[in-house]
Amino acid sequence: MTNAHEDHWIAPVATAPLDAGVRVPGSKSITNRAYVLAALAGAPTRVRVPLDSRDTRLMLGALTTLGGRSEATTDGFLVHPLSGSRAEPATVALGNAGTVARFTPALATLGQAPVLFDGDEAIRRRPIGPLLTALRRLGARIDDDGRGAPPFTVQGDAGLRGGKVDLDSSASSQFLSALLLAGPSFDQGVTVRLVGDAPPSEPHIAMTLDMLRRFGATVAREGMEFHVAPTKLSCPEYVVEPDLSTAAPFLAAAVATGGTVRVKGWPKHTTQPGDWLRTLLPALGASVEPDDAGLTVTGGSSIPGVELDLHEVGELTPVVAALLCFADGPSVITGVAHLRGHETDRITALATELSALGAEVTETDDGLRITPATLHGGVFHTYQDHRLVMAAAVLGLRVDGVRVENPATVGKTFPEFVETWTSMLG
Ligand SMILES: O=C(O)C1=C[C@@H](OP(=O)(O)O)[C@@H](O)[C@H](O)C1
Ligand SMILES: C=C(OP(=O)(O)O)C(=O)O
Repeated sequence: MTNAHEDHWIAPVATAPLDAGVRVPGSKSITNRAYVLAALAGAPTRVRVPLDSRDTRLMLGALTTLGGRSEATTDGFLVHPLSGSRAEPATVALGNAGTVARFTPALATLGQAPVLFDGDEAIRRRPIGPLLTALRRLGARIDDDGRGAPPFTVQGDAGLRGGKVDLDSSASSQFLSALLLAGPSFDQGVTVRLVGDAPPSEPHIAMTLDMLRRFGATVAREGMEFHVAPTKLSCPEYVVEPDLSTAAPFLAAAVATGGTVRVKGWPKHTTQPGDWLRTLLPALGASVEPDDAGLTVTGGSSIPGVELDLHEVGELTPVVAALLCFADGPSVITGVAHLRGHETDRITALATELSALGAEVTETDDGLRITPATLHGGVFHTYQDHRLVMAAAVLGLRVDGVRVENPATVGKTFPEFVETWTSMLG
């Protein structure tokens, strides 16, 4: 195991219906928003039980590069505000983290020197053009090669004037979230009018607005227009919820095996897209019971084929697609064309890998058609995509010999995934 890319993990088969409780780590989306908002606040924020993974380390690293500072505490980090006096040219490492690539460029305008943004080969294919255009209209000076993807350089200007801007956020909701999260630090705040097709991932937009409010910002939404007033943010303590999208493969395991899985600490109220599993899983024959301890899912005797528009919850697609390979009949997933610009082109990757193991899966422009068939073992390529490791694990529950390539790539959001999965299976 000297080279993680040559490494394979044989996903374990469930020999009986599961009966397990699991705890998943903190939400990536909440953790990285909390860090950004803390960096823009007027006083330090104690971020409690955050996710500790590649993407969140990249975010803390980016904020340090941009003039911030964080100290480990017993259960997280104390995140200090950015100092506006950063004067040396610097490079922000993006890895393949969409949240770091989209949320931090606006913060680079607060310093006095240029910042280069670059990362993995994969992030150089992920869209960011409409966000860079909007930031330029709000006063930023940004140099790029015109491809609308990293690398690019933001010139330090000691802040942005802000104001009104049109934005096409149809390729990623993160463009809109980026402008709203940074909005309180702009001289005039920001008013964003969405143009073009509706953005995906509506729950992540709601998460952005909710967290801005918790940090004391004044935000308003009227249809497709959003306003954030200039404010000095403040939130002495922020407790991060468990990641409900990371919980998805564990709940899918209950459904796939006709067993029971309890996810501890499921929040009663949340903006996370993973909460939609409480609606989806009953449609797949499962029973879902929330209680004070969390959420319990028990799979039914069979899984019906379904038609699903996953536009609002696109990041759940890999795990849901894997689960639907065990359905009684064909399924169709629509509304997720934007997944072609995720960690990898997830539509093509899922069609290729699920088909390679025997399912009949075809791509459409904006989704997948899945016709279940008898599956067999083989290599499941993961394209440096954490959620493909999770999808492969779900398949492996009922298929002998699923060899998951590069399982360590799951460390983007859950470094202990393989251990937690294995112990769930007893
Ligand atoms: O804002 C966020 O934290 C996220 C928004 C979504 O991005 P897209 O809107 O690009 O799908 C989601 O898929 C991603 O995992 C996290
Ligand atoms: C799309 C995802 O990640 P990112 O934050 O890199 O966009 C994801 O986690 O499914």
